[in-house]
Amino acid sequence: MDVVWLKKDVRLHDHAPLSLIAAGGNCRPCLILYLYEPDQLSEATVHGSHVAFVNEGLVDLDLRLSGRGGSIADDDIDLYRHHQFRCITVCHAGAAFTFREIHRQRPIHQILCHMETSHLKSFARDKAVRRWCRANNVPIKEFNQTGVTRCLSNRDDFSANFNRFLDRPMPESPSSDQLRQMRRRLIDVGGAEGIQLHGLCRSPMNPTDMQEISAQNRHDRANRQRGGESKALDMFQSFLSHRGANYSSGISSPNTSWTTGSRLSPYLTWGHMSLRHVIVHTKRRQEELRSAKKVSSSPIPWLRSLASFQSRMHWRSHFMQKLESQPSLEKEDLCLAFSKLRRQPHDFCQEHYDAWCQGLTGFPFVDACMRCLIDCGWLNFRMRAMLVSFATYNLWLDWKKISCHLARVFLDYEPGIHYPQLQMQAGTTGINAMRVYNVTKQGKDQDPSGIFIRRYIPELRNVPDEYIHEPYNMPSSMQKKYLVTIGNGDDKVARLGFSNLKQTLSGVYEETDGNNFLYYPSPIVDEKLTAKLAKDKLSTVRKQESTKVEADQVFLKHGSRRSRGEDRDGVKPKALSSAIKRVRVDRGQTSLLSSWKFSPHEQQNSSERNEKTVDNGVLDKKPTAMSQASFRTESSQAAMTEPREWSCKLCTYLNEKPLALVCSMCGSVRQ
Ligand SMILES: Cc1cc2nc3c(=O)[nH]c(=O)nc-3n(C[C@H](O)[C@H](O)[C@H](O)COP(=O)(O)OP(=O)(O)OC[C@H]3O[C@@H](n4cnc5c(N)ncnc54)[C@H](O)[C@@H]3O)c2cc1C
Repeated sequence: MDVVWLKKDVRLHDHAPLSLIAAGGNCRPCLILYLYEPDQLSEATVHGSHVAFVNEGLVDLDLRLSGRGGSIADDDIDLYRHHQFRCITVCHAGAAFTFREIHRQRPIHQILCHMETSHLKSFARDKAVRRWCRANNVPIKEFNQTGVTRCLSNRDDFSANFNRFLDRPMPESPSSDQLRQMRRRLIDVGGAEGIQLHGLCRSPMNPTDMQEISAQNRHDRANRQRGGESKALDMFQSFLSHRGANYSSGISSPNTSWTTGSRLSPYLTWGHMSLRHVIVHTKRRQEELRSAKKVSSSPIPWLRSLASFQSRMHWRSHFMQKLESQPSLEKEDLCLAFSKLRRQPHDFCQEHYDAWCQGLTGFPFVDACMRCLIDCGWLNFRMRAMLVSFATYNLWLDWKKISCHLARVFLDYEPGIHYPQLQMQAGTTGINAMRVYNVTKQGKDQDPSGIFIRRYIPELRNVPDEYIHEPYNMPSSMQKKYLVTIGNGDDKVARLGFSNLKQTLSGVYEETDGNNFLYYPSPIVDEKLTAKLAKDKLSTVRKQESTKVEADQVFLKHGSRRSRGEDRDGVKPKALSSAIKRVRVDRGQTSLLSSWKFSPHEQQNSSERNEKTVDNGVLDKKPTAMSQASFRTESSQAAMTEPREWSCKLCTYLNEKPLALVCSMCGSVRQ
């Protein structure tokens, strides 16, 4: 029997494992398996909204596989809840455990799935499954769906590998005839004659029944996007046909980005849509517009917008590659020189953290952004960056302390983007410019008349425009007139106690005498002062020689190799100038040399070559050809002595036979 193991790839299009099974030349029985894995669900980053979104994807795919596909109405909650799975076998059980159970009852011929770049627990789970497969002689074939390269030894190769991934034809979606044939080969699970599996779910499991998720995180978000491949395709279609025209000009403001942004992120995260599908179809649309441009000049904003959108799609894999190459960055600073910052005994303030998490900091724009996330699970890039900047600079909170809360409120939580972005915004990568947002100015720029603020902070609804960004400046006579109380140092809220704040997100408070009043807190910190203090602390570390040495190594391992235009790390190259200048003046390049492990003779030669490179004014800290060759020889020697898996350069399949000379997936010669 063949098993297709669905993970973050619940869709029919661009799905190599499903296409292979449906094409089914071998006519073996098959099983399409999805698991609610207790060990993965117990991660502190999991939220009920994630599970509910995945469930919608499962229902949609099951309907498609059973030939009854089509868009489901958003409010058809009953269908999502009570759908009976026909084609997908869903179990609430661990992965290795379930494969063992299946194999015991009916031998597995092969497992087909997609590669995953995710948090450390999923990495551990994948290793356990691979170990089980090896021990039981069950081949597991992992297909690439993100363009990320496993075991990438040199960051310079990332782009070429990624382009090769994009150039490969997408697998054909199964035809209705193939699906019909496949349905006949699906094995019976749970029936009198079929195999019996622990934790079998006939219908989607309600997140509120998942004991692994902590009780306060099991609920759903009322206004989140609906999941499923059909919804994803509709969303993408509306972006390419009309919403995307003003993408470039509209994505910075939270008022416009909801419409002009693609809002594909949750679909890409949970695999209801593939990255390659988006890139390929956007390219087609760009070609169409370019042809139209020959007859009229109108498509210019469209072309600019789609070029910018395409580059973000590439950033996605660029960032995910960082986590793939260094899984520890989920837990550790990318540049270890920053590891003592924000981790001194009195750095963490619980009250600040609680106020930030609940949108009660007294900074209206910050609070509106957080409450928007709590309400619908989505926010545009700039506002996410601003929330992190406020937490890590103004409130001096450690990025590790805020990461789980953000992961839970992001419906599109993708570890490969999340951790590198968090660290970049918190200033702990060593290779990115320090970015401290002035949150009041951001509010005035992006939401001048306070539309977004009023939407999410009902207590400020009546406040006039001139005070909407700084309500604490309102004289008390005006507060009375507009029926709102703005906190002062002696806060009523403080008297009510922080636990009460949780129940008062609507802004309505009840006093002991029974009177209701609208209340909004005063700012919990002095914005300018805290920003200055934070910048000073960070600059001190940045200026140290040892930090520069470490930062060089981070750049070599993870930095974008782009030299023109906007950098993929989200900053203009100018912002990287300190790192680049450093490369120019660091004539000895001792830091780099140590990482390339030269012999003394090579070291001397290479220093000479590097000096020449500096004189030639080459910007990037690229290792010389010889150093690379030396490094490669060393790594391949290491690979020979220490058996390990290797990734095919052509198809990216992860080969398990360490000494194999050809790829067992595509048959190409190992490079
Ligand atoms: C602190 C922080 C954490 C973030 N965490 C996540 C996360 O967990 N998951 C996530 O998908 N995005 C994350 N982002 C990136 C970005 O904010 C979202 O991808 C974007 O807001 C999603 O909206 P969209 O689909 O309309 O994006 P669009 O602007 O339409 O972009 C299209 C796609 O490109 C990718 N993309 C866009 N911007 C970036 C970026 N800066 N880096 C990498 N990929 C990008 C996303 O897959 C996105 O769906 C984070 C940003 C920050 C600052």
